[in-house]
Amino acid sequence: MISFNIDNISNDLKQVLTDKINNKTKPLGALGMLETIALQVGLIQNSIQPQIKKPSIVVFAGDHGIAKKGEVNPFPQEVTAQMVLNFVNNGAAINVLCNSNNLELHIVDAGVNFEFSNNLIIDSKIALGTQNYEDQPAMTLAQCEEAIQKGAEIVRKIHTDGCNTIGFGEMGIGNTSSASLIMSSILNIPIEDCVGAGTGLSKPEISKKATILKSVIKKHNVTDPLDILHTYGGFEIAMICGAFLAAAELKMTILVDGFIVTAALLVAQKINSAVLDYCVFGHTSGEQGHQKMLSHLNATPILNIGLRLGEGTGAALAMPVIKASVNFLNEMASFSDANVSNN
Ligand SMILES: O=C(O)c1ccc[n+]([C@@H]2O[C@H](COP(=O)([O-])O)[C@@H](O)[C@H]2O)c1
Ligand SMILES: Cc1cc2nc[nH]c2cc1C
Repeated sequence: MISFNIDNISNDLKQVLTDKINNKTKPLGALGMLETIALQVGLIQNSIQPQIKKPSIVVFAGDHGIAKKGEVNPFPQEVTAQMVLNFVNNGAAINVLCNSNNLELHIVDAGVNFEFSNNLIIDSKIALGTQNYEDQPAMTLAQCEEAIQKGAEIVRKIHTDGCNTIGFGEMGIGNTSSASLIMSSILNIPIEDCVGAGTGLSKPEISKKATILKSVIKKHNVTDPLDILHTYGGFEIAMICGAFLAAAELKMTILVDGFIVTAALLVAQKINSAVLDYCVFGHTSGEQGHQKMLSHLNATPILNIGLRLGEGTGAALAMPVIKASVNFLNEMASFSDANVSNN
């Protein structure tokens, strides 16, 4: 039984925080989104002096049965494992962004089709990739629940080590197909509106992907959130779902990345909608479909700069904006501090 005890954020300090923000030496609202983020983080931490501690990114990697055929994904399945090794060798985009923004990076094997022997990888392997959902559910319900619990455990450990602000990323060849299936089933919108280029399909290839996924939806026709998650799967997506729920339970600020991570959030918010109070959206992905997910969640991401990579890159790039928001709240002079006339 999956259950997380998440409090909605308390609005006790809303007025005090709003007054503090409005009394800074600037025209009302002139720091735009920095102001809304400062308020949100203050409410999350129930503090007028919130702090960002050990900001971290966790990348969950997993393989997808359907990707072995290569019909919905331009890159071969082996790239998932190869990229995981690139992450631990500090060579990927997410490494560069974490290094430039001073973020801790954790790499999790949620279910890659490769046996790693590298102690820099957190071993949470559920299996060597999922089953192909064209034939059977991607994973069993028990595996799905195990993945949710493992994702939650990883976040609890990182929180115990001092982190209060966290972003999730993913790596998994074929996982835009899982995310599209989840999106279509949770939001009850046609699969054609949820399918996109992923890592680089052409227009005709996208149509073929939509046709294949349409028959998958027809075959399973699932509506319960956990059934949707275990049927269309992605061990990394299920783990991220658990990670979201645990991070919200621990009152952490959560940075949401792109299309696949937001699909995991779509499931998490069906399990417990209070998770959304803790989420700041990092960016709008170039993957068609992400914008629709964001609209459904009423979310306005920080960045819209054409990223469509995954790995947590949008979350990592947005982290300095979170830090800047908290810093202005804590460090900027008020009108009275600075003897500046307010109107
Ligand atoms: O985060 C996104 O919005 C995003 C959009 C398109 C592709 N990706 C990444 O690309 C991979 C999945 O693409 P595909 O074409 O194999 O389904 C996976 O490793 C994701 O991290 C990620
Ligand atoms: C090279 C490559 C890097 C990635 N990073 C996230 N998804 C990816 C997919 C590919 C193909």
